[in-house]
Amino acid sequence: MLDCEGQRCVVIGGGIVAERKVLGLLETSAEVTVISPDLTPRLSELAEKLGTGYSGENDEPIELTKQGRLTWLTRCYVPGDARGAFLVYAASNDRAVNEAVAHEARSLGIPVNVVSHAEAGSFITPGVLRRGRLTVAISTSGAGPSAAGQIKSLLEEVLGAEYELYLEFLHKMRTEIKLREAASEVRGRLLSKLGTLDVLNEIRQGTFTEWTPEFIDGWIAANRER
Ligand SMILES: C[C@@]1(CC(=O)O)c2cc3[nH]c(cc4nc(cc5[nH]c(cc(n2)[C@H]1CCC(=O)O)[C@@](C)(CC(=O)O)[C@@H]5CCC(=O)O)C(CC(=O)O)=C4CCC(=O)O)c(CCC(=O)O)c3CC(=O)O
Ligand SMILES: NC(=O)C1=CN([C@@H]2O[C@H](COP(=O)(O)OP(=O)(O)OC[C@H]3O[C@@H](n4cnc5c(N)ncnc54)[C@H](O)[C@@H]3O)[C@@H](O)[C@H]2O)C=CC1
Repeated sequence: MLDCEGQRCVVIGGGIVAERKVLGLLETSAEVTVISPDLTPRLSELAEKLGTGYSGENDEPIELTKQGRLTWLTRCYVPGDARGAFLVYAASNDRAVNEAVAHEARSLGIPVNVVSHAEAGSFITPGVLRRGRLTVAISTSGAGPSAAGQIKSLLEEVLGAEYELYLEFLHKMRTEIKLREAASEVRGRLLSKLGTLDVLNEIRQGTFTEWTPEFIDGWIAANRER
């Protein structure tokens, strides 16, 4: 679970597989640079919305949204493209190019994903299910990428939209408890009790109402002691 916000992630290739990797990265608010002579229509549209499509030396992307940024360098990979990256994706359809990208990234100590032969890289991309602050990553270790997609669909049914609100509640309460309680023993007790509340079911049944500051005070006072 890497925090990619604002981090420069470099994707070599602009085909359908690169598109999938780029979409996943943009959801993490990463700063994505795609290097490819061409792009899929969707990537092309995103490059227009989230950055600049140009072929010059100027490397300055324009910030347009909070949902990550996308810069397109209209050319083939050249050695040196991995320099300074946080993550690298070798997503071209040319095995030898992907191999060279992987070699460069590895020599710089940068994690690299290779879409054509995963074993040449240092990480693989899992299927990802998000519900607000909840992230579930599903991997089959390369045994069946489409099975990872199917398992994700199964989990989408079990882990409904209610988790988003539930985790917002937990986040808020956890922040409050950490702010108010200096004693680690008390804090630990309160945080454990937080996990035993029936809030998730209340959200599902539509009976949950936001806890007011006064209600939070009362709950903390009632649960501070054993
Ligand atoms: C090893 C890995 C490396 C990596 O890319 O990181 C890899 C490799 C390969 N995938 C191939 C094919 C397909 N991959 C998908 C789909 C996904 N592939 C993803 C990940 C991974 N794919 C990594 C392992 C993850 C794991 O298993 O844990 C997912 C989970 C995440 C994502 O890409 O975002 C995403 C589903 C997301 C979702 O549905 O939510 C589909 C289905 C489709 O396109 O609809 C097909 C066609 C059907 C089929 O072949 O099964 C081929 C064969 C190429 C060839 O034909 O030669 C290779 C190459 C090889 O096997 O070496
Ligand atoms: N990991 C995965 O999930 C999957 C991986 N694959 C593998 O991924 C490869 C790519 O698949 P697609 O995106 O469907 O291919 P594609 O043919 O749609 O796209 C390939 C992209 O790479 C670019 N490219 C080629 N040479 C380049 C270079 N020297 N520098 C920069 N960019 C370059 C092309 O211009 C094109 O944009 C396939 O060859 C296959 O081996 C295929 C399916 C799924």
